[in-house]
Amino acid sequence: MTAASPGAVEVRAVTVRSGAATLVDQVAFDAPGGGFTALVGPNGAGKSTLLRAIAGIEHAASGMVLLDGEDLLALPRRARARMLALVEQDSSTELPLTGREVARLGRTPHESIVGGGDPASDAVVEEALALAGAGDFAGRDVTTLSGGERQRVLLARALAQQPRVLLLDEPTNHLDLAAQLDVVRLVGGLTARGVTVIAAVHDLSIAAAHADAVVVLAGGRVVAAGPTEATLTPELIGGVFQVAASWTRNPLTGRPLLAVGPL
Ligand SMILES: Nc1ncnc2c1ncn2[C@@H]1O[C@H](COP(=O)(O)OP(=O)(O)OP(=O)(O)O)[C@@H](O)[C@H]1O
Repeated sequence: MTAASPGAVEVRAVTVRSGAATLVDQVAFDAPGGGFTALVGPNGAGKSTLLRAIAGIEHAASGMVLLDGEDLLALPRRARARMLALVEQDSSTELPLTGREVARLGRTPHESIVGGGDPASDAVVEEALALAGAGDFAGRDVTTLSGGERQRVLLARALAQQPRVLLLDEPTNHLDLAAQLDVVRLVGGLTARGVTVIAAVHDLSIAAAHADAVVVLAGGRVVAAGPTEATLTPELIGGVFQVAASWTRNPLTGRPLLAVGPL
């Protein structure tokens, strides 16, 4: 799995401005195709803004996002939505739609504008709801769902898009412990099927245990990027997050676990 593997995403010098402020500054990194790249950094580092820029929702003042060499930012929205999906943090859904109807919106980029629904899409939607763990409340009005339940419906909508690249902004936010493990397992299943996942992650233990690569952002800039273990050193974490950090092992899984304390 290299940056040049199928599905690799090359982010090239992406800059996002708001008025006089530069929120994302010349950000560049490679996300391996069929891999999980974790975007980490302190609050306000620019993770959400960068994900929105990669998705083409936030206007990038400059830069490119190449998927197999094609610039996604230069594509029409519908064509881009056939390749890439974003699950935002705390997206509010005020429309009185059922979970299933929201998930079905993920099929829109694939369906003919005049032809109406595609029956094959129904199976895709049901599979997406099941994969996201949203099957139990698919019939409920989404405005009545809890934060975690709504998060799963939005994940189902993104899966129904059948994207080659899935962007997740804090996918374990709102989720209870078992549901967090479900999401991690789901990401593993998606990458095994060749989907390239780029996710903003606050839990560095999750990043260390599961991500193939990490990109560390601070102040809108990349301060480190590369293979997870070599990049997420205690020294780097200490400097970026202003904590004392030490890697240990999760006694239950044997995977890396971050211990933190005050400096
Ligand atoms: N529309 C905007 N106008 C001005 N500043 C903004 C705008 N949107 C975001 N910002 C600022 O840009 C910076 C980056 O915000 P962003 O939400 O991308 O950070 P983040 O790394 O995702 O943070 P968190 O971990 O808290 O979710 C923050 O300082 C934020 O206040």
